[in-house]
Amino acid sequence: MNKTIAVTKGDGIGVEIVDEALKVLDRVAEKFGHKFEYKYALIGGAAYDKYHTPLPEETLEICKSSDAVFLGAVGGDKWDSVEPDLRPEKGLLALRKGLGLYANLRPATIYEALKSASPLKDYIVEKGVDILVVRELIGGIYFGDRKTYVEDGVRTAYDVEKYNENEIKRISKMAFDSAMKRRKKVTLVDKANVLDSSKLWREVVKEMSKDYPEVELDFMYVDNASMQLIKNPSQFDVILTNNIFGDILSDESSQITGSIGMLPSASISEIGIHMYEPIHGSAPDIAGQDIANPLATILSAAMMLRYSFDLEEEAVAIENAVEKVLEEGIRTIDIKEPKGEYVKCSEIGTAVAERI
Ligand SMILES: NC(=O)C1=CN([C@@H]2O[C@H](COP(=O)(O)OP(=O)(O)OC[C@H]3O[C@@H](n4cnc5c(N)ncnc54)[C@H](O)[C@@H]3O)[C@@H](O)[C@H]2O)C=CC1
Ligand SMILES: CC(C)CC(=O)C(=O)O
Ligand SMILES: [Mg+2]
Repeated sequence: MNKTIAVTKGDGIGVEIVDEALKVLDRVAEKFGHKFEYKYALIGGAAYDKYHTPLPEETLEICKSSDAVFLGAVGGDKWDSVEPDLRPEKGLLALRKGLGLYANLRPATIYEALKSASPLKDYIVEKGVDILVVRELIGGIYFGDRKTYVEDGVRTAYDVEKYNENEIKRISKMAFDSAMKRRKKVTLVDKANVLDSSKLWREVVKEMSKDYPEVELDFMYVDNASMQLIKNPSQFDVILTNNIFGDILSDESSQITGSIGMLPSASISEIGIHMYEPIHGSAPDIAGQDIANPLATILSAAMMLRYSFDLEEEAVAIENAVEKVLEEGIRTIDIKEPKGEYVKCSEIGTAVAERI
């Protein structure tokens, strides 16, 4: 199979972790007889430094003319004082919008070999953690009207959370369809005791649930959900939620599994060009040291093979190789035993590639 992949490494550890995922993809191509052509494009701070914009037109074009997009992460302290609309993160938001990436699927599963890396007590972890966060990605407060201004001599700012029923239906369908292939439970996480937008989510999701009689639907306020995730994570199957709550709760879920460096994601596009990226950011605090955990990014490559190219056997080969590496006790610093050894980002990437 011949496929073109737009590769946007971004900033910070983005560069290091994407290189490891490409190493693994190259091995898959060699072993299974595929050809993956990488088209590199700048995004985020790296693009701002060169073109004074975090999403150059050329990058969007390269992404739109590829079969899938593979992204590292954007951002960093270096660009903190850049004007708001040119910040690296705006490049990522614009790319998500530009590709119509409405659904961000963030699976959080705990590996047997990593149970001791979870900060939760053994009796909680023993019950298992297998959650799919289905996060709406191109609406809500990250894209709503916003303004910073002076009102009556007082500095003031607002950001608007706005959704229409079609946006809610589209992401809910993804959640229900996903649940049908899993344990058939959807938990809508919202703040319907306060927000009108959440009330609309509840109404629309309830209506949608009539088409899925086999799926159990329940509702949880986001403050409670953030507590329940720690207290009893095994109660969750699919968490359906808006852009901002999904962003926050998926970082929280990642920690249950041992590290944010373990969680991949797929962003599903309305125009068919899906994007894959780890759920974490550019980690400026550890960038350039070859110590980041590339497994979330490598697992995102597996999601790309599954969702974009329908290469199930190849996706499983990557997932099995990651599991094998963990079972053999090969660890990056974020998931190592307290007094255990650890390897570099590039070493664990090679170890995964060698086990395919
Ligand atoms: N998708 C994206 O491109 C995202 C970008 N960001 C941006 O990244 C920058 C840093 O943001 P933070 O809030 O610090 O979040 P972050 O996710 O980059 O880092 C949070 C903490 O997790 C650690 N960490 C993250 N990924 C890791 C990995 N693969 N291996 C080991 N440790 C890892 C970091 O060292 C840090 O201590 C900001 O500019 C932010 O806007 C944040 C989240 C997502
Ligand atoms: C950097 C933001 C644009 C989003 C974010 O934190 C995320 O998608 O995880
Ligand atoms: Mg985030």
